[in-house]
Amino acid sequence: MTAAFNFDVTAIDGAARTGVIATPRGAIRTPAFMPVGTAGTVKAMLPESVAATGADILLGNTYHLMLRPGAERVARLGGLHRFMHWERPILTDSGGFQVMSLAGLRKLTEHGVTFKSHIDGSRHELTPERSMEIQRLLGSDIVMCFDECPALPASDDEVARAMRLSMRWAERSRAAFGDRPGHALFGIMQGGVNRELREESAEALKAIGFDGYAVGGLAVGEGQAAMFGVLDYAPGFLPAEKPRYLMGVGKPEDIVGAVARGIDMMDCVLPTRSGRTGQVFTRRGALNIKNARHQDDPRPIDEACTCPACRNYSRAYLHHVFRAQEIIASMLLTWHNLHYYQELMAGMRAAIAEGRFAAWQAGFHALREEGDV
Ligand SMILES: CNc1nc2c(CC[C@H]3O[C@@H](OC)[C@H](OC)[C@@H]3O)c3nc(N)[nH]c(=O)c3cc2[nH]1
Ligand SMILES: [Zn+2]
Repeated sequence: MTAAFNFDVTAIDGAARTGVIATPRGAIRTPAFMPVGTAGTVKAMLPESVAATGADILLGNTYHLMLRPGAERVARLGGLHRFMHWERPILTDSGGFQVMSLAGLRKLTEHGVTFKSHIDGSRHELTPERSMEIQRLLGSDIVMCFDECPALPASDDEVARAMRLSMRWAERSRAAFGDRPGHALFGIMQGGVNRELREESAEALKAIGFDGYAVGGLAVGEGQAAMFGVLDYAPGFLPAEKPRYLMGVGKPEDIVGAVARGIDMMDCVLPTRSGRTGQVFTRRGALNIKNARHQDDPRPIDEACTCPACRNYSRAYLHHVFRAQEIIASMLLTWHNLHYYQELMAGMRAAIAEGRFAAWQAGFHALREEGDV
């Protein structure tokens, strides 16, 4: 395995950039959308199908995998890539976010977090050191620092407390990660919607030094305007030559706005989760296939889409199998949504490379304003 892990920005258009992250398990074309495979599977998709949509990297989760099947068990079985049959890059989140949103009976101290599993009530502890150990056992290529993402609404004092704790945990994450050629450790910027706290967090992370930098603490209910307000300045606080990863985003229009503000990587459960609820994304906006208006519609979801759902099935059929709660509905709608998200990223990468991102962005919004989904 080569020791390479580097980011090459190949073109810049305004604040938007396009490039390639080289890793021993393959290249990641940026701006990149990363499908979420929380428990070792991108729900309703075979790994080969995820690759066919154009995804270069997917996400796993420390919190879920430590609880079930257990990080040591995955390591004994050859690591997460082998376990889930995905040989391309994997990024794993560090668990902090899920503990605060999923686990019961949590106790947070300077040392870390103890909690009860939401699956079987067993007691667990996560610290920066244990999170690094779990992500090493899983074998992920990009490891996230253990952080605390405060729930909103939160006072500036609460946001400052959580950010400063997270910066001390970033230091401990860096120390525990050690020197692992071919593997990357990303720091996570916190600070809510407070510019001074965001700058303090960025300075702290840069002083420690990471292979990439995430903008955390967003997409937690602040709304798009507030998120874009932070993204108008926060990416600029981070090193321009390293990847910038916006966690948990988002709707197509959020993704376009984030790329326009200098973000290189994103992840979100929306395309997979909403596919299972019947919501599908098209160039003209979203529609829900369970709506009766689709019952007799012989057209595909999107005439311009080349995914298996759009090539071979009508809206009427997808409406039928969704209403009948057939498993194929989740498969086809998820595949379409992931394909649409990857087409969106490919369109932006090409537009940035050719210096026409502003025109591409205007076209993206114009089609959605026309509507007629
Ligand atoms: C949705 N909005 C949002 N997600 C966020 C996540 C990932 C959630 C993680 O949960 C799983 O999705 C359910 C994904 O895990 C594969 C994702 O990485 C975050 N993770 C960390 N460590 N720090 C943050 O500040 C943070 C902020 C978020 N905002
Ligand atoms: Zn399609």
